[in-house]
Amino acid sequence: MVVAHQPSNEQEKLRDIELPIIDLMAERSQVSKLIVKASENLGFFKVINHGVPQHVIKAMEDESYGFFSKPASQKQRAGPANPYGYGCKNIGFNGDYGEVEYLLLHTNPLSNSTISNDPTLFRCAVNGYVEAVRELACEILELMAEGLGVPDTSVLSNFLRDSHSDSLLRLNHYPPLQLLQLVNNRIGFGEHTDPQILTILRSNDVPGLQISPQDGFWIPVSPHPSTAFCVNVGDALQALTNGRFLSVRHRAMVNSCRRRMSMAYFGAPAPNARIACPHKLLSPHEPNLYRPFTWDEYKKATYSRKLGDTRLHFFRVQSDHDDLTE
Ligand SMILES: C=C1C[C@]23C[C@@]1(O)CC[C@H]2[C@@]12CC[C@H](O)[C@@](C)(C(=O)O1)[C@H]2[C@@H]3C(=O)O
Ligand SMILES: O=C(O)CCC(=O)C(=O)O
Ligand SMILES: [Fe+2]
Repeated sequence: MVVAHQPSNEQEKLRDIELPIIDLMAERSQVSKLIVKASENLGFFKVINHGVPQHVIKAMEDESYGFFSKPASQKQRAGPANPYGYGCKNIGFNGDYGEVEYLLLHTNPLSNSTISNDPTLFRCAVNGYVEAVRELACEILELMAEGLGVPDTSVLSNFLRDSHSDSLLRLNHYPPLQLLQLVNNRIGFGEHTDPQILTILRSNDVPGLQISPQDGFWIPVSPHPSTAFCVNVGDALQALTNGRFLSVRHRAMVNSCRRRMSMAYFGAPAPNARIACPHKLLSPHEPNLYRPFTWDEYKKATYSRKLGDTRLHFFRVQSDHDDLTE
């Protein structure tokens, strides 16, 4: 007799969740509804038929593999990551540590702390990739604004199109670990939320990304379909939507004998940009949850804290309810 599997507890139910896969070539109003729903529910979704040419992705992946395959001494010449450049195991400035090496690049202008046998080729690959994923991020932000019914549908994408936008590109490499090391430390990139507006992530076919929509529960995100990009809402977008969209905690595990490589574009505002929810999304019943702040202010608050700290919390408008519960 075949018995249908009934999740026995909340954790099992969560484990079964798959991220929505949204086809960007489908009918526009349907796409925008699906994107809004996913951003409200999990803060994470995947997109296919996204318009980023395969050769542009491949060129960036080749350069990334090429960089991480170099001897440590050569990679270190592109470091330390303060804040841009090559970093190994140390993340940020506040004692965070993970089984990862990475290259963090500012996209505007492209930071030049890179090493490559052919710097021009490297720069071309990064510029081509960043341009294409920025366009994708802007398209998604416009679909979000449409779905939310905001009158100016470029109000979100304009942050990324600003010539002073503080967007970043991060290349992460999680080398394979020995079995014994895996038992002790499987964390590649510890739990955190992304501080920016929108993250466009792509990885090779090695799993590792997990998301935590509820404290204590972790859902693995499969790296398939291989043509997809994984998209997630950042803290700034949670504030811009007055908490309607969720910036969800995630982490990357080292869980395989194979190396994992991921490439994350973090779409961010310009330092002096003001992050405030559009009036259309506020009402007497849904007053502002966050006080307006500049991206510079938020970034400083973020970078002075540990990876796993909750930062948005400090920008909340104090309510009578908070006074009673905190
Ligand atoms: C410990 C830290 C590393 C980080 C800056 C921070 O102080 C807290 C946020 C971290 C994070 C997470 C998402 C991105 O990977 C990142 C580049 C970002 O903007 O915020 C990193 C920062 C970093 O690695 O420098
Ligand atoms: O490598 C991954 O899949 C996630 C990396 C990540 O969350 C980040 O770089 O902020
Ligand atoms: Fe992240």
